[in-house]
Amino acid sequence: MLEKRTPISVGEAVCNLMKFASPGLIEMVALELAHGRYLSEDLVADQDIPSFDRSPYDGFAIRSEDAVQATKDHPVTFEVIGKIGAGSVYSGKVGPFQAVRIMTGAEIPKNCDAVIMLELTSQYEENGQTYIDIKRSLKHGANISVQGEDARKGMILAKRGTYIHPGIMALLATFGYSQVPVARKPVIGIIATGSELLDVKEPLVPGKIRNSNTYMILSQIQRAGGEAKYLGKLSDDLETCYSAVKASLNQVDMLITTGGVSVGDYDYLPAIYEKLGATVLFNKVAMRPGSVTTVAHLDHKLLFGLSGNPSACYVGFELFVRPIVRTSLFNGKPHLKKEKAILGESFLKPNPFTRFVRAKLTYDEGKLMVSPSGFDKSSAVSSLAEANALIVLQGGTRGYDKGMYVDVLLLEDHQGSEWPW
Ligand SMILES: Nc1nc2c(c(=O)[nH]1)N[C@H]1C(S)=C(S)[C@@H](COP(=O)(O)OP(=O)(O)OC[C@H]3O[C@@H](n4cnc5c(N)ncnc54)[C@H](O)[C@@H]3O)O[C@H]1N2
Ligand code: MOO
Repeated sequence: MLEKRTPISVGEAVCNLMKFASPGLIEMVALELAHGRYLSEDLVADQDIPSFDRSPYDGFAIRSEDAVQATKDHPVTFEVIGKIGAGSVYSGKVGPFQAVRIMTGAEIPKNCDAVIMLELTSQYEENGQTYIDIKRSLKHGANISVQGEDARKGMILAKRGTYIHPGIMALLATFGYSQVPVARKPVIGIIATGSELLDVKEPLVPGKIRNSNTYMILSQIQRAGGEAKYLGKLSDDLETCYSAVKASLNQVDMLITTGGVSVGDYDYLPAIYEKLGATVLFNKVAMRPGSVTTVAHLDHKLLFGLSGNPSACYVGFELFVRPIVRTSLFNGKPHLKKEKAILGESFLKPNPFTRFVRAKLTYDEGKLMVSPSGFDKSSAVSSLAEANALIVLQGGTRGYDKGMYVDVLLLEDHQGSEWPW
């Protein structure tokens, strides 16, 4: 007699699973290779930015008190006593009615407290000496980028777990991180099961299909921030699959298999878990696609049994594998980010289980719009091409009309969300 599986809610499944989520290890990477990684420490300013008062303009540094009387009709004349470019420091003393030619980014000379832009002065030479006329008064501090105006020493500029994007790269470089402390990528093995599977380069023959899940998951792992390890594809044979799964566990932090988790005669994953002595956390979730998603653990290593059906496999990864990966990358918001969007077309199918519709999210005149991205079946691959979101339709509902607000989960967002959504 076949074992009857009892579906649990997505929320319950996530909660059971997240008990096994833990932060991972740390490593150092060269700054040039840090893009796309996750910070393993808070990024704290160890100095003020800028670290000295500097000029935001090409012009002349002066003492503002000398220009108090300057007007269009009564310009005040300054003697130009020197010149400084960015990177240089003016070491001389600037006296009354003296000015120093200064370039953008150069440090303000000690006695000066204002800068006048080059184009607001008139310059002339007399007996080999350069003079400028200033026709307006300047306030103390005028046109000076003051030390610490951008960031103050001690400020936290990015939290541990932050995704390293170009802006973070700029800050890391600013604070001198030639080596960056990042979360080590968890190594995730992928095994595809199914006697019908061909390698990508093989020609199609009757009854066979190409193994697309492996490459889809590989890319999902990379998008989540992990390191994918391709462990091949296997025919539906219990002993072969058991040996491969067992052997792979020494090489990876977690393992994903696809296919073989349902109730078919060749669905061997449940038997493999039993033979390994793994504890099954759940093997039926009240969701569609991906109801057969199974998760087990063995010695605190997670084994994800994702569906063979591509869309079901895709959704299973995003809901269950992603938060585990992101937690290991120190991300405090490891789940897909949730938003509300307006449904661009009606979706009238009944939803006995919570449905995650692969969807395309767009902005239309400032409004967030969402529509299914194509054929909605768990076996579909075509709808994945344009999917950048999942529409969430709660179980026990039906009939979502165009124009209604629906929940959407963002697939390409680096920030993520806390649980519960
Ligand atoms: N009697 C029942 N049959 C099925 C049930 C059920 O409850 N009772 N559940 C159905 C649901 S829902 C799903 S989803 C699938 C899940 O099946 P498996 O996860 O065990 O996957 P397979 O049977 O191995 O394959 C399903 C489908 O996917 C194709 N496939 C498999 N691997 C790949 C791959 N690497 N790349 C691309 N496509 C792949 C495979 O050829 C099948 O067409 O079970 C239902 N059946
Ligand atoms: O797991 Mo299936 O995808 O519910 O159709």
